[in-house]
Amino acid sequence: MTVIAAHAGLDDVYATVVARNAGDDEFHQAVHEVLGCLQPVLDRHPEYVDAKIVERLCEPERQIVFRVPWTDDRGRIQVNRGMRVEFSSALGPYKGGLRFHPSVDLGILKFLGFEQILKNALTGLQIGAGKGGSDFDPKGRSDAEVMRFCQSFMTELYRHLGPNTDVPAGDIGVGRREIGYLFGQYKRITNRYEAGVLTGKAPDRGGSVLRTEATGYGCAYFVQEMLATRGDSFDGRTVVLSGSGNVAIYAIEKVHQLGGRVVACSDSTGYVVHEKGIDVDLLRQIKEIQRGRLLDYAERIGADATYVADGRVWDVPCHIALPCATQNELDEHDAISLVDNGCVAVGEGANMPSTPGAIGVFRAAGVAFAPGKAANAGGVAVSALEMQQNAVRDSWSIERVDDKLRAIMSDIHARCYETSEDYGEPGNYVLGANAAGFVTVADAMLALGLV
Ligand SMILES: NC(=O)c1ccc[n+]([C@@H]2O[C@H](COP(=O)([O-])OP(=O)(O)OC[C@H]3O[C@@H](n4cnc5c(N)ncnc54)[C@H](O)[C@@H]3O)[C@@H](O)[C@H]2O)c1
Repeated sequence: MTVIAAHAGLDDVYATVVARNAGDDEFHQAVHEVLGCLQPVLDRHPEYVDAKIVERLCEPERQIVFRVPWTDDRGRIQVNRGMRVEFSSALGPYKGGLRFHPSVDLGILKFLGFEQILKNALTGLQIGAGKGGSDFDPKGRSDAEVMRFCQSFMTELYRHLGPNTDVPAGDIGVGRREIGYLFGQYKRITNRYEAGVLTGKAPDRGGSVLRTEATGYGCAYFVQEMLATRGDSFDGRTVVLSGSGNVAIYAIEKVHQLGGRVVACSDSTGYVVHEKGIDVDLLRQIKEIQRGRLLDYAERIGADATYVADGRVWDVPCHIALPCATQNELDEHDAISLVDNGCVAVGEGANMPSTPGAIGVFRAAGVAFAPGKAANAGGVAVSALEMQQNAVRDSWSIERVDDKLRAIMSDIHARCYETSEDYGEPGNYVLGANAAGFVTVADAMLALGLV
């Protein structure tokens, strides 16, 4: 049987993705990276080629686009666009966050949903993949406006959700407050208290302890494992990270617990350097409670902290870098600056924060590099643990969830490392994560037949 010849070839699959999704640059980038790792996997598994697994994986199962009308505090009508890309349900209900940010469009959500397929597969838990959100900008909006927006958003989206169908969580611009409003409206419309329909809820209202911390903590755990393969650790090391949101704050907290010192972090307006180590309690208060800026942090610290407007946080010398803000925020130039300043390890807390050029620089310089789909999987993993707790109406202790999170991150690290070895490139975590995640989903798709 001429299985390989019958296959269009990965280049042709990629060309189809580009043609079908014109202008969706981030989606093209994410697909390109994954397909770039798959040839040796397909060589070993001609059955995947025959079943057109790659072609099927690159096309979302369903895409939902809807109007979100709402009224602002001055009584004016506003109209946003809501979206949900239900990418793959081969391993379980669609699972992935909601992002509220002006840059959100279908292309961004396809990239995030596609990454989510392999990430969720790596956790070893029964979760499919999706991603959603809106071009709504929560910045500067009152609580009441955010609530009205969330209620209108859910009034349309609820019909596509369910604890066994599609279970969103938070992402940029969507935290516990938004999840609370979204869940309240779902409950009201459906007349069902289905806690498992959303994750990231407050622990006293059906949420899991440590869900808020999970992505940042998990990223630090993964990097700790990666450093250990090189006889290194966080202990006494200088760390620089980007962002100062959910992922960044808890990555800082865990790095400090593991003996490292985070000396700089950023937001969309600039970065702050605090050589004694970022004061995570103050940062949390400014960002989570006051919803303020990093400039406020620098002003509160005084002479020990320096605020740099519009600069590149990657110019600050460090041993370990953790990009935790957004996609393509660390480019080739930044990577060169990091390497020149002695950086030896990079762990992606955000999704696809490093450009392909930057990853090339890291690989050439022998920097240990942990891609986001492996290093930031702790968030979705604890979301799946939240679903488990909701299913049996139970709440686990911090110790129990933390033990499970550590074990999951350690397993993901081991799977990525062993897979990279298996394919002859030990320590290439990009290859390891893509190949290991892909095989898990591909086997499930084969077992389920052509659906
Ligand atoms: N929240 C989760 O559980 C989770 C899980 C996995 C991955 N992620 C990814 O982590 C990243 C951050 O998500 P989050 O939940 O922390 O969001 P968040 O909204 O809490 O924080 C985002 C942070 O990034 C900063 N930022 C945005 N654009 C920036 C830019 N261009 N330069 C510098 N800083 C910038 C913002 O000021 C903010 O501090 C995203 O890529 C997200 O997809 C989040």
